[in-house]
Amino acid sequence: MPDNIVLIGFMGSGKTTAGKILAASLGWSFVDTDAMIEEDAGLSIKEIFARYGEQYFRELEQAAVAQAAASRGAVIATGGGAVLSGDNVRRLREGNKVVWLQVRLETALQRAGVTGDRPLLQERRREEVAELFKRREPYYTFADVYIDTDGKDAAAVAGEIKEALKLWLASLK
Ligand SMILES: Nc1ncnc2c1ncn2[C@@H]1O[C@H](COP(=O)(O)OP(=O)(O)OP(=O)(O)O)[C@@H](O)[C@H]1O
Ligand SMILES: O=C(O)C1=C[C@@H](O)[C@@H](O)[C@H](O)C1
Ligand SMILES: [Mg+2]
Repeated sequence: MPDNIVLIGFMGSGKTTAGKILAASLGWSFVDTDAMIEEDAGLSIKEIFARYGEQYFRELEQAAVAQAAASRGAVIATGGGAVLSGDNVRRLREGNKVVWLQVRLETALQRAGVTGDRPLLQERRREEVAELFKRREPYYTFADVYIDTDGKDAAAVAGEIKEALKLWLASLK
């Protein structure tokens, strides 16, 4: 059994930030599919989208998810769109606990919109981003646990995840 904690959710929901804190507090390793892709390609996500397009990025993401899902006892932060692929969802669910970090669109944009390193949020009208946010929502609902992150800092979110998975974590020992 892989026994990983997999974090899913929209850009800016805090998967990377809360995931690192959670992994440190459990003494587990931390894996981030976006970081794996950047490392393997030697390019930033922004550069991959600009040079090769989203479809190529999704292929790299599929390989990164397969590699991450082969971990054991890790916290896995996924990219916001990793759940669009049925193959990815199957791999991420298998033997793991999946946690959806929920966020309101306004909060997500405040957190993630300004840095310029998320191509799907850049040079897009507000209505288009709102449409993407709405379109994405159903893809996250397969999670085992839902955590609302609005108004909570990343450490509080990590604490809530641990609390929600308390019995499952105890069963691993
Ligand atoms: N709970 C939180 N409260 C306030 N700010 C947060 C919180 N979680 C993350 N942030 C901040 O929001 C920004 C985006 O967070 P993060 O990169 O963790 O999101 P993500 O879900 O991993 O996004 P992506 O899907 O693009 O990888 C960062 O600057 C981070 O410091
Ligand atoms: O939601 C998305 O489709 C994305 C989220 C980010 O984590 C990156 O994986 C990339 O910017 C695409
Ligand atoms: Mg991230």
